Amino acid sequence: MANILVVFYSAFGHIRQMAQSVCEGAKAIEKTDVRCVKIPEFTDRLIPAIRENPLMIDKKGISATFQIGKRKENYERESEKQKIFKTAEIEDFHWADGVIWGFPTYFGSMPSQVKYFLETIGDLCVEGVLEGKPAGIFTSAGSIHSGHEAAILTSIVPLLHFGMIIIGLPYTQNPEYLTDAPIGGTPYGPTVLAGPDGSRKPSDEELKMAGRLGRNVAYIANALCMQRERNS
Ligand SMILES: Cc1cc2nc3c(=O)[nH]c(=O)nc-3n(C[C@H](O)[C@H](O)[C@H](O)COP(=O)(O)O)c2cc1C
Repeated sequence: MANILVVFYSAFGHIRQMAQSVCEGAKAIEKTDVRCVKIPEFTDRLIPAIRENPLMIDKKGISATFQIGKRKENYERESEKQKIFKTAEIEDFHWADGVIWGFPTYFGSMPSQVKYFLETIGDLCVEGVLEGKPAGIFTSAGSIHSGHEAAILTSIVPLLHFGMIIIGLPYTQNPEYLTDAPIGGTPYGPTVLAGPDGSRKPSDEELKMAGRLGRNVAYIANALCMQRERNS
């Protein structure tokens, strides 16, 4: 019996939707218990300040392209939806036999909310709580060519500091990403294209690949748990 923790940060909901598919994939493996928790927002700091900055909302150009004003409403609506999720706590990581991390791509890497969160749980690294446990990563990005693969690859580094075993998304199981169609998906982990203005919804293919990451991490976590029981 393995416990799988899906821990996510999502400002506009793409990653939350992917997280739900990851959970379903993990639950498909017999004897798997799944918990889905969120990484907390910076409530009173930089990010909300930028979203609410009237200069950005009123400007043409970049603000018009990225629809900053509309995004603020979407952000608030999404925060309401996420009230049903428990905030991640240290105990969740002790409970977990495998952890799947989801967050959007910000400047080709993980959002500062996620990096800050990892720093706050740094004791787990020193204590080896996550050592030998499988991990997967999924992300979202505004467009195809602006960093989703880099976000996953750079995020592998801190997870290796925690001693986690990284699980990717193999070619043979994921024919969907071998395509010239504008969809997410990489050998390093599932991704979803949000669109430059964030209006694109996760496609069936993207959700399917997210489910497979959940299933694979749960499968490996169960195998490791069984082996540990045999050896004990
Ligand atoms: C501060 C910031 C930086 C971003 N950097 C990138 C980026 O480097 N590449 C990209 O494709 N999208 C970038 N985006 C767009 C986000 O990736 C997009 O909003 C996100 O994938 C949507 O996921 P969510 O709905 O789960 O929040 C950025 C957005 C913000 C707010």
